[in-house]
Amino acid sequence: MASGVSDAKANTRLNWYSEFSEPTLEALFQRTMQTHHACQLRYALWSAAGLFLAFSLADYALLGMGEAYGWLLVMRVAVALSCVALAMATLKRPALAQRPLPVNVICLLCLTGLMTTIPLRPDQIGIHLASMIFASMVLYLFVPNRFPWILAWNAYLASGVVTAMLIWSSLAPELMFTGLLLMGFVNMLGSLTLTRLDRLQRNQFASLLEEREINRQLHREIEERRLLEERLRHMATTDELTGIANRRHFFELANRELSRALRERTPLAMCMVDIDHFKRLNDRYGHATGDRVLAAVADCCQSVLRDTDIIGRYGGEEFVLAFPNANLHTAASIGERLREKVTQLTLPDIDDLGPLSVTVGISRVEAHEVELDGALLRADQALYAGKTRGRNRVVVADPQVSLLTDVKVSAGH
Ligand SMILES: Nc1nc2c(ncn2[C@@H]2O[C@H](COP(=O)(O)OP(=O)(O)OP(=O)(O)O)[C@@H](O)[C@H]2O)c(=O)[nH]1
Repeated sequence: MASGVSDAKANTRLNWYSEFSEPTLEALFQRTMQTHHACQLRYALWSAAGLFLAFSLADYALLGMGEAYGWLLVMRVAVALSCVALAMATLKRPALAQRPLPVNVICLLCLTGLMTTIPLRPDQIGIHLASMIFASMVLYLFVPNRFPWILAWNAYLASGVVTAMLIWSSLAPELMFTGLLLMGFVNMLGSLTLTRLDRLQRNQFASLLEEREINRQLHREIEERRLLEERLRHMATTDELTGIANRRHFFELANRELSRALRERTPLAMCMVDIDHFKRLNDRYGHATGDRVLAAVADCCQSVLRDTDIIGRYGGEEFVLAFPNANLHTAASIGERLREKVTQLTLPDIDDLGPLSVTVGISRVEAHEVELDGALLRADQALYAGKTRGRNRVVVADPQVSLLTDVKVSAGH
C-alpha cells in the first residue's frame, strides 16, 4: 500500500505557477474543475457585461449625447455582447471555459474596451484608476485562466493604462507614481492570492486522490482477506478429496440436527456407507484411481440425498450420513437407492473397473438418546453385519427387536 500512495504523492508536486508538474494529473484536475470553472467564468462574464452597459449611463451623464458618447456606447455594447455570447456558449460547452482562445479574446476585448475610455474621458483619472484596479482583481480572482496568461493580461492592462494616461491625460508625476505604486500592490496581492488559492485547491485535490487510492487498496485487502477466510473456512470444513464435509464438520451439522430432533421430537436416522473391496481396487488400479472412485461414490451418494440430509467422510473409504426427519423405513429406502446407484457407477476412462458396490448400515437415534454415539455404533454394527453377509446390501439395526435386518438381500461379490 505504501508504495502506491508514495507514488501518488510524488506526482502531486506543483510547478512555479501552481499547477501540477505531472501533465496528466493537471489534465485530470482541470477536467474535475471544468463545471466549476465554467460557472465561475459565466459569473465574471455576466458581471462584466452588466458593468460595461451600466457605465454607459455614467458616460451619458459626463459626456452627453455626442460623437464621443456614441463611440463609447458602441464599444460597450460590443464588449457586453461578446461577454454574453461566451457565457451562453459555456452553458452548452463548459470545456470552453478552460480553452485559452475564447477566454483570452474576451480578456483582450474587455481590457482594450476599458482603455479606450481614457482618451474619450481623459479628465476622469480617478475613475480610470479605480476601474483598472477593479479589472485587475477580477482577472486574478474570477477569470479561470492560467497564471502566466493572467500575468500577461495584467501587464497589458497596466502598460496600456499608463501609456494612455501619458498620452491623453495631463497627469502630475507624483499622481502617476502613486498610480504605478497602486498597480504594483494590486498585482502583488492578486498574484499571491491566486497562487495561494491554486495551491490550496490542488493540495486538496491531491489529498482526495491519495485518500481514494488508500480506500481502493483497503477494499482490495479486505476482499483478499475475505477470500482467504472463505478458503480457510472451506478447507477447515471440507474433505479435500471428495468435496463433502469432513468428519469434524459433519458431526457439527449432525449434532445440530440431533438438538433439533430432541427439541421437536422428530426422528433422526444415521447411516454408514463403506465401499466394498476397496483395497483390491486400490491394489489393482493404483491409489490415484482409488481416489477418483472415492470422489465418484461421494458424488453418487450426494445425488440420492434429500436437501436436508447430511453427508461426511468418516475416514478411509467410509462415509457417514444423517437423515433428519426420517424413520428407519425412510432411511432404509434412501440407503437402498444409494446402494443401487453405486452399482451403476462407471469411470469414463476405465472400462474394466468391474462392478462397484457399497454396504450400508442404518440405525436411528432412540427417544432416550441425547448423543449420536449409540446410533453410530449400531449403524456400524449393521454395516459390519452387511459385510459378513456378503456386502452390497443395506442392513437396518432396530434395537427394539434386537435385529439386524437386510433391506434387500443382494448378491455379494
Ligand atoms: N485411494 C485411496 N485409498 C484409501 C484412502 N483411504 C483409505 N484407503 C484404502 O482403503 C482400503 C480399505 O481397505 P479395507 O479396510 O481392508 O477394506 P476393503 O478392502 O474395502 O474391504 P471391505 O471393506 O471388507 O469390503 C485400504 O487399502 C486403504 O489404504 C484414500 O483416501 N484413497
